[in-house]
Amino acid sequence: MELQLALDLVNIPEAIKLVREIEKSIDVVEIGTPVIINEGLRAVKEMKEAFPNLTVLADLKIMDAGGYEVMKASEAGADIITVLGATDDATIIGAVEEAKKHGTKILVDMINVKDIKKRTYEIDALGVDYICVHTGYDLQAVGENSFEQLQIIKRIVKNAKTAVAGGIKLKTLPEVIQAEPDLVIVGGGITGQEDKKDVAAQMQRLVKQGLVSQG
Ligand SMILES: O=C([C@H](O)CO)[C@H](O)[C@H](O)COP(=O)(O)O
Repeated sequence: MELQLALDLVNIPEAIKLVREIEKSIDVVEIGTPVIINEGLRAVKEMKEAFPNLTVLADLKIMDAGGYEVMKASEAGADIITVLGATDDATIIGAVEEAKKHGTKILVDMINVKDIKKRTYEIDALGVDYICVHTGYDLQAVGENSFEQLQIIKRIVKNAKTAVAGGIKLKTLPEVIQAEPDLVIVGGGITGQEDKKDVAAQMQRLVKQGLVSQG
């Protein structure tokens, strides 16, 4: 099980400064969608240059032009790129084919997918690397989370790894870990805390303990 830090509400220097502080406690750093909207793929490039040994995820949330956008993000240095599960299979297939050429990975974000079971079966057959259940900011604001959805996709996937994102905090992390995802994605649960370094270290410890208890 791995821990991904999602950086959404920062600029590039702030992002690099924070990662420098907590690098040892994270496995993957995500350049969030708002950062890419503000700063472009330059944010991915500068993060990868600053931390060549860290896995960098570009949260492009691709909805169309899968091959082209994966090519651009891969060239910028991304190791993992996100595509939306709500899009058509052709976009996901294009993204997977392009990612293979660059040795990069595809994480499919199931945000706002209505029939999670059916779509998980379909997407798991397309050769993607991760399927991620995700409650976005707007539904977090009305009290939703993806913990039940995580259990559903865990029962279905045979090929992809599983991931979970959306409002995960230190307090709710043990419940998430119990469902045994491969990747736990945390943004505000770290970046919004007073002592980010300590919270990230505690989260990493729990994630790795979860891994040990899985055997
Ligand atoms: O993907 C995200 C969101 O849609 C904004 O781009 C976040 O990175 C993801 O939700 C994780 O952040 P938190 O919900 O703050 O943990």
